[in-house]
Amino acid sequence: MTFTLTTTLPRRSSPPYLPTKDSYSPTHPDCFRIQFADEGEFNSCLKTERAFAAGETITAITNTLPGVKAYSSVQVLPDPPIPGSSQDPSKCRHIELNSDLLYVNHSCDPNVAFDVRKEGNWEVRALKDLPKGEIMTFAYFSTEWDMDQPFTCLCGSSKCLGTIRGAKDIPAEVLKTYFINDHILALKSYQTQQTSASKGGKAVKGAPLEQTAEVQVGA
Ligand SMILES: C[S@@+](CC[C@H](N)C(=O)[O-])C[C@H]1O[C@@H](n2cnc3c(N)ncnc32)[C@H](O)[C@@H]1O
Repeated sequence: MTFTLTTTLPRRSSPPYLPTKDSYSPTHPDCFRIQFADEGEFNSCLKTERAFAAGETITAITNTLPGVKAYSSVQVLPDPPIPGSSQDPSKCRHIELNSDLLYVNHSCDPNVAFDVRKEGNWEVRALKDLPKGEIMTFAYFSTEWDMDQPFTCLCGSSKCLGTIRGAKDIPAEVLKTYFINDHILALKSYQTQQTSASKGGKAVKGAPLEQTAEVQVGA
């Protein structure tokens, strides 16, 4: 699949890894490389350097850095924390990829998964057979609950969800059709519980997450 991004949103802060075309040395030369856009911020992408079979691990996600929520970060734990959960509140909830993986764009019909379910075992996996030279995409809402920088999706897929703000705005039935990480499933389940409790007039222990907004599916 190919598509051209024409977004011109301002970068709010620079991630720790931000190569330029002139000073580029691929971080995973046998697996993928950045295709720098000739013009326009955010128009670059990551392309496979060889074929991968569906289900194959493309790379382990290593060498990451602790981060804060940003256009460049990947969420690895619930944020906000789920009230009453036993998770260590001091743990980092967002990471910086600190590699060429930063350039994997979003698609509503993704061909790779960012699997961050098991700390120490994070990986990028092919969801489809990928030929050499394919643009890699993942569903940003598979890791992000409430994105720092929402954008109008230009993936061009018939499944396109329009503006991507994070999983908080996407109905559970839609999320079910994707690979979604456990921290997002946990947040969605908590949100659903809160929403149905408030509709039924029952008080539920814990601070409410934001309400589910409707999205137009297949628009
Ligand atoms: C981590 S960057 C990905 C690399 C980015 N394309 C670049 O050139 O720096 C994430 C940003 O890329 C853009 N982006 C990624 N996927 C997109 C899509 N499907 N439609 C529109 N913009 C997208 C958005 O601006 C998003 O905030």
